[in-house]
Amino acid sequence: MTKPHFDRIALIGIGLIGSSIARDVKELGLAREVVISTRSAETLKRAEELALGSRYVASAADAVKDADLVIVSVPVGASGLVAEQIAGSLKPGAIVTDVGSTKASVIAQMAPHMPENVHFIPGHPLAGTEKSGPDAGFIGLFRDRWCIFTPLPGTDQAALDRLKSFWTALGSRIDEMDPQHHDKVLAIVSHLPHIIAYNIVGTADDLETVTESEVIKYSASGFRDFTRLAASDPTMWRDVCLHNKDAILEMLARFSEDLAYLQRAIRWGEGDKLFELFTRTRAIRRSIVQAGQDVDAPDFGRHALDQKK
Ligand SMILES: NC(=O)C1=CN([C@@H]2O[C@H](COP(=O)(O)OP(=O)(O)OC[C@H]3O[C@@H](n4cnc5c(N)ncnc54)[C@H](O)[C@@H]3O)[C@@H](O)[C@H]2O)C=CC1
Ligand SMILES: O=C(O)C(=O)Cc1ccc(O)cc1
Repeated sequence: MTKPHFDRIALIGIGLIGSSIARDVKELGLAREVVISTRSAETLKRAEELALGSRYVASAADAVKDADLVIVSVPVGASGLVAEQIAGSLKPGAIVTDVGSTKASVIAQMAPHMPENVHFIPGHPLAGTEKSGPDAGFIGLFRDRWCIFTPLPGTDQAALDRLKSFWTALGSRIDEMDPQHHDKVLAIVSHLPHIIAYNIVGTADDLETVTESEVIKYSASGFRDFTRLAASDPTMWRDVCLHNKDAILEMLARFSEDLAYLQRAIRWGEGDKLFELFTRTRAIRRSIVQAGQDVDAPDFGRHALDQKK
């Protein structure tokens, strides 16, 4: 596939995801110019110190002027505000996309502001870490990870193909689904695990007052894995919870039922039930590892693009 090239890319939001995109774009030479804008002056200054782009501007509206590709990488709760800010300055024919972890809410917030003559194509790279901010990004974050698009009906195929070729150049595997389906799937595979982690670490923190420092002192690897997820950005995860409320509550209800089943089995000494469940879940882990989707390491051990595409 030929390498996609954009004359000007505007990145709105330059945290873990925005700065990882910026690093890949620079490394791979995917744009003549990268214009960066973000909410705080301090973060913008840091992006400049890290030389993540070619120009740094305070106003999102100014940043998107004449951009062929606009990538919004802000917490999902801020997408509507950004859409409103940039709407009047978008170049006719521009592709506007996002990276938000929830899709139905982002579409509801952004689509009403998008002019008819731009291509708004929502997206979500399934790649990240518990870290945030412009220093947290790295080259190759998206390599061998899925990027899911949830295009609106009537989306221009050429624009969608161009955006897909951009993410393919970053090394992603591409998929498409409708936003409601995306939100249900992500609720179980990503949002619930984070909520469970926040909860278990919170419970342990409450117990800490009883056990003093034992939680930290004896934290075994199982608990440590949860602390990594529970260290994820509070603003981002507050927004995910508020903006995928229905799907998360549905999955939490299922989860609570299944937990009650486990609780009963333990109470009544039903070892066969415990054994059957633990055997089934072990097989799932094995199939994930076999499919090459093992993402144990916090940063997946991939700090550099060892193969430029
Ligand atoms: N962290 C992760 O592992 C992943 C995050 N995402 C999604 O990517 C998006 C960005 O997440 P991160 O880069 O991790 O967050 P981050 O906290 O590292 O960066 C967020 C950036 O957005 C900026 N920002 C916040 N409000 C803004 C506003 N109103 N206008 C302009 N800029 C604003 C911040 O200054 C910062 O530069 C979120 O929607 C998140 O759901 C998607 C995949 C993985
Ligand atoms: O750090 C982790 O384990 C993650 O799961 C990263 C992540 C967080 C949010 C997303 O929407 C996608 C990926």
